[in-house]
Amino acid sequence: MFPESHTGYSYEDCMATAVWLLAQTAVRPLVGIVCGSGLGGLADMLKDQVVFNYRDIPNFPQSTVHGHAGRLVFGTLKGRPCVCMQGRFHLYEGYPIQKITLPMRIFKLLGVETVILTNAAGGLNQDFKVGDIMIIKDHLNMPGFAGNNPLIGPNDERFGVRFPCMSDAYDRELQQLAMDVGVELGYGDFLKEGVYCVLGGPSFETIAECRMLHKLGADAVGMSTVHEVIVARHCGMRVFALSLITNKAVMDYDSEEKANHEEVLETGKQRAEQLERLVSTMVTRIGHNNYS
Ligand SMILES: O=P(O)(O)O[C@H]1O[C@H](CO)[C@@H](O)[C@H]1O
Ligand code: HPA
Repeated sequence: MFPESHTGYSYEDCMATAVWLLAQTAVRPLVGIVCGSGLGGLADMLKDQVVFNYRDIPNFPQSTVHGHAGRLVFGTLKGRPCVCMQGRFHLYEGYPIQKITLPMRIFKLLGVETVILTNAAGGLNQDFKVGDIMIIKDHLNMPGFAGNNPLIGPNDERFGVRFPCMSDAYDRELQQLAMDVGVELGYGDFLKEGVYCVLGGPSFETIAECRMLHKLGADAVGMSTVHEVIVARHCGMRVFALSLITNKAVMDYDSEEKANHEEVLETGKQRAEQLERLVSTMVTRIGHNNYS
C-alpha cells in the first residue's frame, strides 16, 4: 500500500475502492460534494442515505479534525444522485498530498461529473464580513510554489494529462449559476467572489503573512480545497468551490482579535442553513439548462 511511498495510489487501487463502494449502494452519483470545517450539515440534506465511515472504506484516510465527521454519504438531493464527503483531509494532518486528494479520483471513478467544494476561510479582503459566502474564481497555491503539488509523481494518462491547464479550474457557468441562485434566494448582500489562497497550516497566519497574501491578490485564506481542485480538474470533472468567511484575517498590530477554530465552527453553524439552500438549489439546476 501507498502511505510509505509518496507516489499515490494506482489507477487499479482507486478502481478497487470505487467498485467496493458501488457494490454496496444503488446510488450512481453525478455530483460530489466536499464539506468544509463545520459545514458537514450539507450531507444531512441527502435523502435515502447510504453511509460509509471512512475507516471502513479500503484505502481511505481517516478524518482527524474537529468539525469533520469522517463519513462518505450517498443519497439524493431533490432527486439528484449525489455523494458527499462529510469531512475532508488536510496537509497538516500529516497525510501525503496524494492521499488527501485520493477521494477526487474515487469520485471520478464513481461517475461524478461535477464537484462542489466548500471550506471555511479567513477573510483578507477588507470589504468582506464574517458570514459572507465567497464564490471562488481562482486560487493561489502556496504549497505548490514550494513543490508540493498532488500531481507530482508518475502520471497515469487514464486519469489525465501530464500538464493540466488551471486557468479554467473554476467553472464559469457554475459561478454564474451560484450568483443567480444566491440573488434569487435573497443572499445578494453576503454573496461575494474572490481568490482563495491555500497554505499548509495548521498554524494560523501572522499579521505580516496576511498583509502579504492580500497584496498578492488573495481575498481569503485557508488550508484546503486547492489540492482537491487540481486533482478533480486533472481527471476532467467540473469544479465549483465556495468559502464561508468564518473570521477576518488579522491585518493590524493594534487588533486584539485572534483566529481560532472554535470561531470557525461557530460561524459555520450560523450560516449553515443558507449555505445548504444555495448548494441544494444549485444541484437541482446543474444539467437542466444552459448551465449544463
Ligand atoms: O478548509 P476547511 O476544511 O473548511 O477547514 C478550515 O478550517 C480549519 C481551521 O479552522 C482549517 O482546516 C481550514 O482549512
Ligand atoms: O483565518 C484562517 N486562516 C487559515 N485557515 C482558515 N480557516 C478558517 N479560517 C482560517
